[in-house]
Amino acid sequence: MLGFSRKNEFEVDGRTVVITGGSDGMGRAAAGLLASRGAHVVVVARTEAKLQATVTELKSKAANMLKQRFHYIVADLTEASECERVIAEINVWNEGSAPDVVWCCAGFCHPGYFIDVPVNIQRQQMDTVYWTAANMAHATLKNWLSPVPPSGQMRTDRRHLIFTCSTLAFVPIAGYGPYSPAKAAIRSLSDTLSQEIEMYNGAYSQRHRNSAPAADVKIHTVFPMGILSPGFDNEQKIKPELTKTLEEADKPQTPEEVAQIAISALERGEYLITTMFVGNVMKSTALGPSPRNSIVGDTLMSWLSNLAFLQVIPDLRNKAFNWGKTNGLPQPPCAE
Ligand SMILES: NC(=O)C1=CN([C@@H]2O[C@H](COP(=O)(O)OP(=O)(O)OC[C@H]3O[C@@H](n4cnc5c(N)ncnc54)[C@H](OP(=O)(O)O)[C@@H]3O)[C@@H](O)[C@H]2O)C=CC1
Ligand SMILES: CCCCCCCCCCCCCCCC(=O)[C@@H](N)CO
Repeated sequence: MLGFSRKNEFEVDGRTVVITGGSDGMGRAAAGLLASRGAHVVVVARTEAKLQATVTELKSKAANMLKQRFHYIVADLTEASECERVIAEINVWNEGSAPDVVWCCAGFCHPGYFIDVPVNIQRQQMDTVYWTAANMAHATLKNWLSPVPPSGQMRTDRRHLIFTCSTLAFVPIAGYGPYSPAKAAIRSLSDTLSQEIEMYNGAYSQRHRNSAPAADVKIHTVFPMGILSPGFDNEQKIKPELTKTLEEADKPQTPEEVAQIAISALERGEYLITTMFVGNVMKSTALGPSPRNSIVGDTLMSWLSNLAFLQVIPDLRNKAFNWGKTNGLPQPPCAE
């Protein structure tokens, strides 16, 4: 081969990919792109009609219509038992094999000032944002990491568990109190699992001596900025004006753009993935103890971002203060 080519760390041709929240927005776009790269795709969400439409679309995007298979499962992933069922059904559909990639995209945002949003809705945000991802990760990893005796061990390619977060996990914006904490919790889970998984990967490296998992596993988390999705249209209807002002630096991307950029980063083997420059700055100021994609690049970016944020954080707080000074207290929210 001529020229420089780097190994693709995220080969999906002929492999089975599960996408939660795969019937809309970024999840649906990612499903389409992976279908066009030769993956068998299973989409999971609550509304059957949207899933059916998605599977029809996936068939039209397949790289090889005769070889590739597509499937959907209706499930509310806030229930742990539903995630177990989803994984069990996929193992059967996949002729006894576990899926190779699980990408958690389910979730939506209910913005609003903290005291204006009823506590039960805030709990629901934790359920739809954090628990759909954590439940799915639990069911998936239990399936992937169950020990196989040496006699049953064959070479299996690396498996990937991918979370979808938001740059709001890194930087606070007033009006996202019901949502950002759930995304920050996903980031913490991702960092913890990326360390814990090394124990299993170590056992796998010695698989011919001991019982070990059937494959090596890698964790990744994607941190988009705004995505022009059906979910985004809903949140814009109830979002406080101040929040819209504070997030002016965000230029929302299409689901296809976000999915394409995320997949390219997965192919480069990145761990914490952002989709545009401002997102990278937000990540870099909050990088803390997370594993780096590159030592030099991430370290330089974190120094520069920390300098920028000496100004950004006071500026956001001033804008909030001046908003109150000018406009007084917000109107109470409309009845839901
Ligand atoms: N839109 C944005 O601006 C941003 C979004 N994100 C995150 O990116 C991800 C994708 O967002 P977006 O593209 O807007 O997606 P959408 O809001 O357009 O779609 C959400 C998907 O999740 C599914 N879903 C929601 N709740 C559940 C549930 N309890 N169980 C199973 N499936 C569920 C929906 O289907 P159904 O309703 O039928 O179940 C749908 O397929 C989300 O995690 C979101 O938080 C991050 C940054 C910005
Ligand atoms: C030079 C660097 C300056 C940085 C300034 C900070 C600007 C903050 C932008 C906030 C962007 C929020 C995007 C995520 C939105 C999201 O997750 C919801 N829409 C959920 O659906």
